[in-house]
Amino acid sequence: MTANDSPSEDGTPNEERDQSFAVDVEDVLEDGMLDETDSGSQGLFDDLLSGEPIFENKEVLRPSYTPHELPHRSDQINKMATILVAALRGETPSNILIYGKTGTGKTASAKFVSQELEQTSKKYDVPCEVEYINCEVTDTQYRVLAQLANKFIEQNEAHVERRLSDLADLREAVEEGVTAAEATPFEDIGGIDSRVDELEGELEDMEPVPMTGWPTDRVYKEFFEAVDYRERVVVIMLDEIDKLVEKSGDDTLYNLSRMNSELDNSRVSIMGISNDLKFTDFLDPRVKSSLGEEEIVFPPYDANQLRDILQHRADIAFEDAALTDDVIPLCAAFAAQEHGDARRALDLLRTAGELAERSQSEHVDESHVRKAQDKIELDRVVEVVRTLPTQSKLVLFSIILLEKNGVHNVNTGEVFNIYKRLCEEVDADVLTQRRVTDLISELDMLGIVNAIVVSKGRYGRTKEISLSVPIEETEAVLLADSRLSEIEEIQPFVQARFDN
Ligand SMILES: Nc1ncnc2c1ncn2[C@@H]1O[C@H](COP(=O)(O)OP(=O)(O)OP(=O)(O)O)[C@@H](O)[C@H]1O
Repeated sequence: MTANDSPSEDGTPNEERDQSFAVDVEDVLEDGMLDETDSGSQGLFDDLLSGEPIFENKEVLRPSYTPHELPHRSDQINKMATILVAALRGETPSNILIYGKTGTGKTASAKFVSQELEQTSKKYDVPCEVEYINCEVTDTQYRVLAQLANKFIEQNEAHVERRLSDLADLREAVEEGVTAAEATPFEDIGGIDSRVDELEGELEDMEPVPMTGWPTDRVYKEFFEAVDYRERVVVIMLDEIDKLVEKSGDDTLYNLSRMNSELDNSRVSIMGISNDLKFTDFLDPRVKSSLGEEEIVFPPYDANQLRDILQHRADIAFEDAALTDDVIPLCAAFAAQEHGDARRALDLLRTAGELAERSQSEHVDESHVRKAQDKIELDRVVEVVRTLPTQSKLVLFSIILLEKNGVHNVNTGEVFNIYKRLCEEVDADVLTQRRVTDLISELDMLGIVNAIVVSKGRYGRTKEISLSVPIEETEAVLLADSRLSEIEEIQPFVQARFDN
């Protein structure tokens, strides 16, 4: 018997009981109807619901939300619009490269401009489309071309289906004598029928490209034909374009940037977005000059600008008076210290709100923001440590063991000795001391340890290594790795070395 089948305690038929859940929860709470005896619940959620709500609409603080207003980005947005307006005149817009550090609003601004462009093109009935590709996810030439080909094939199919339905209407009108054949582009009904046959044949040929398996040339050909199927201007937005170049070189960009000379009906323009200012150094000079016809830079936000951005969102996201006055300035100040990242600022504000909600506080205050800052930092560390390769985890664990045993500012030799022992215990290959030194430098770059080179006079130079992350949490993350979990049992042996 499932929970749904079971009879209710007060004998109410299940259907009626289900409907009682459809009642607005707040009304129910106010009327005191949902007490323990009525509902049979033990009040697990009642306490949580009874406090004043903090959020009115939390979704607007999530990264997936596209804001309608983007304060402090009007210069960049206007510049993009000035370039892309060519598409609405049926001309080819210059290619655009957008640069800026993470969280500076590049994607949000580009998406905003694309939406406006597509809407205006519909309004004036000018064929213009924007296709967005995130190259962090779609990172090979094959996948980029296949994804684009399939989008255009889908659009072409929809276009042909609309045409077929129009032709069916026209045929009917001519047949019934409502419209004279001379008033149509066709001589007679036979002309309409042969056009229908032609279009149906084309529709049949429109097959999606598989996501693997074809030679790249064939995928390119399908993509090319799908774009050129009808007259239009296409803007291809390649977000995180540097990831594509890093992973699979500049062939895709080379092919896309030379397409226009071969297209008959359509025109293609590329909009590349990158966090990495230097990625064009790796491009073929022809691709570099074609892609960077126009460049737009998104500078980091300062604390005042972040404050405005947060205020705009907070007005929609939070209940009135849920935030104390210092919350937004503090979130803005923390995020400004971290290279002016709006995503970080919004994360902080949302997390602070969630912490306040969890502690059933009526307001979000400064203490919640500080706790949120610690939590986000810890989450980052946990994620970085969790995804380290096993060898780096072993090196890090060695440093933790040394610190836990009161050995601070350890040197590479000490780390290496413990590391060797751990490798034996977990049956891992032992790397050379030189490789271990490299792994320590990587951990330093990730901000997990701090390694400074100190001179020991005539004994040469060595590294003094200390942990930059909280020891307990980091250890717990390492031990959660199944390969390292055995280490827990051997800790006493390692400890014994220090006790002697
Ligand atoms: N001027 C702004 N006004 C309102 N929200 C903004 C503004 N700039 C950025 N944001 C918000 O900050 C977050 C990050 O922005 P976005 O994704 O556009 O950054 P990005 O520069 O593309 O970063 P990345 O390079 O990491 O992808 C998004 O939630 C976005 O809505």
